[in-house]
Amino acid sequence: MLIRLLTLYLRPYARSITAVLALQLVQISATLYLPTLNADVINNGVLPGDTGHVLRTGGVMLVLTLVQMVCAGTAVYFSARTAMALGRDLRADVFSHVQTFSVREVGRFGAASLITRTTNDVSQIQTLVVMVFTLMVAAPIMGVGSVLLALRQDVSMSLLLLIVLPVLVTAVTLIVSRMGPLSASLQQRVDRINKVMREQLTGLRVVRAFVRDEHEQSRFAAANNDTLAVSLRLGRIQALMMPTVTIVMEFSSIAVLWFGGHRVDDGTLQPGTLIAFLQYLTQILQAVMLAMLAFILSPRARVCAGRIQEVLDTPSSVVPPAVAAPPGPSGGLEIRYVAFRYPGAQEPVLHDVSLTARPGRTTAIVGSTGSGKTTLLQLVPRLFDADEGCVRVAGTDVRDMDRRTLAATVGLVTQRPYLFSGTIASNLRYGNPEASDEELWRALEVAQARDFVTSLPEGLQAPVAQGGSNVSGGQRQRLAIARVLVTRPAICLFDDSYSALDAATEARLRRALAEERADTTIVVVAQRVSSVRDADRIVVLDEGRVVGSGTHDELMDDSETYREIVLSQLTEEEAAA
Ligand SMILES: Nc1ncnc2c1ncn2[C@@H]1O[C@H](COP(=O)(O)OP(=O)(O)OP(=O)(O)O)[C@@H](O)[C@H]1O
Repeated sequence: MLIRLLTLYLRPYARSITAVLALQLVQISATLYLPTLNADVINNGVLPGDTGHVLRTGGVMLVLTLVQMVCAGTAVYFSARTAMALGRDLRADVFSHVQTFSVREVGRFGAASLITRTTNDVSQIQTLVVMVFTLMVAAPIMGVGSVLLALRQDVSMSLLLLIVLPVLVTAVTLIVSRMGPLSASLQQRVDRINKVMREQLTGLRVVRAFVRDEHEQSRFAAANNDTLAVSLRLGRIQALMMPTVTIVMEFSSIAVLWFGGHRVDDGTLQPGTLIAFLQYLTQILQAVMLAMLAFILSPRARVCAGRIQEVLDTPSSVVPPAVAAPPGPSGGLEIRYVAFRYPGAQEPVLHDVSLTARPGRTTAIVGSTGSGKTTLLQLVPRLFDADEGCVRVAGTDVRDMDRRTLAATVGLVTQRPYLFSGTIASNLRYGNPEASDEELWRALEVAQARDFVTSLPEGLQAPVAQGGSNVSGGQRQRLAIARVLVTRPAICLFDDSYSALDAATEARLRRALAEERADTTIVVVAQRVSSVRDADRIVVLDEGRVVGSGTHDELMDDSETYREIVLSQLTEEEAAA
């Protein structure tokens, strides 16, 4: 998974990568050649007392060291740039793919996990990329080169490598193989911390109102400590790496000095050759160590790549049509035999639901809590797709409509409207950036929000905090209604959108809406009977089924469920009035 992701995302940076590889090659060649020159200085300069040879070769060594430094620095610069660019591309792709998700996919991953995957997981891969460029490429070349050059210095002493290398590789493999599962578990713990944090910040007012600060703190501490425990377990295994390599390195050096020392004594090995051999041995073990550093990071990056790829490979359950059909001339809404079940739920929440809402008419949907009203409305702009049956907008199945056309035709004011950080104007123009100030004021007037906005010193430019947290619930609802009206949709869906308005404001709003949007299809979900009794048609939902349909008077006669709802809010006289 990691390789697949890296191959795909590094392709555009082939030039930078080639530069990094070339620079690494020069740097490593210099590193590899230096011990040979060192042996030469000792054997042919220092021992015979040839100062000229020492100065000449020493000069070459100095130049090589400078080249090595410049190349290493430049390679790190290019590696870091490439890794940053890769991170940006990955984040952009994950973000734009998540944008295509329906509520179903977002629910499957969870918002917190999607945020971790777009940020923390991408950073892990970036870090690995820098490591791969600076260490993983250099390490094998340096390792193999050092082995060859060590062999060239002295074959019999090189036999020692036959013992040292297998020991080292086995130890490293054992350690790294235990890190994989722990890394996966660590990323899940990071997800959990984000989830708890997000939930607590969103529900801050509830936490304060119920004085549950301590409970929330302990919930966060549990998630935090859990992450710490996994990090420590991972850290303990990682910590084994360095001592293992150091012990092997020290024992090998002692062995080289022991055997080499005897051979220098015998006169079968020159002191310079022994020092060069020791340097190559150190370089070989350093190469293994460098590769290991990358290995330490790779299990976590592998897990992160898997998590990112999982998001990228998940198709949206709301598929755009191959060829979009144009909306028909009629602006109405038809829902036919629709059934829907939430993912993972045992039972469907909608069964065989049909209704028709005509242009210029108001259709109301009523029903007890949890009867499926919101779910039904969400099928119209395709926040979900129905499992059975179809939803037609202006005569065309919504699944055959282009996303933009559908969005321009259907305006949904959600039950809990969300405002973005910015200004009132930027929020109102969210669906129609071209709208003039005049159009904004008109929409505000219909939504009964004109007075409130006028009273603000900055008017349309008044700031709105994230989520609309600096306006009241009723003001937020009215701004959300105005935002939909600015797009002038043929079908307006109001999901319990009047709940925070007082009865007089609601009546004014409904009147203004009827006048302003005389040819619009209006569908209203409401809990208050007063909000629906004047509707042209009222559809009664009960446990996801249509159990009645008609005007208020017809339903009072025909529908037991409707009568129960009405009489729970009004007296017999009020209901009949
Ligand atoms: N995302 C979801 N995943 C699983 N089940 C859900 C989800 N959203 C809603 N439900 C369930 O579907 C049923 C219908 O919910 P829905 O929100 O459509 O009801 P409603 O009639 O709009 O209720 P209310 O009047 O309280 O807003 C409920 O039983 C609810 O628990």
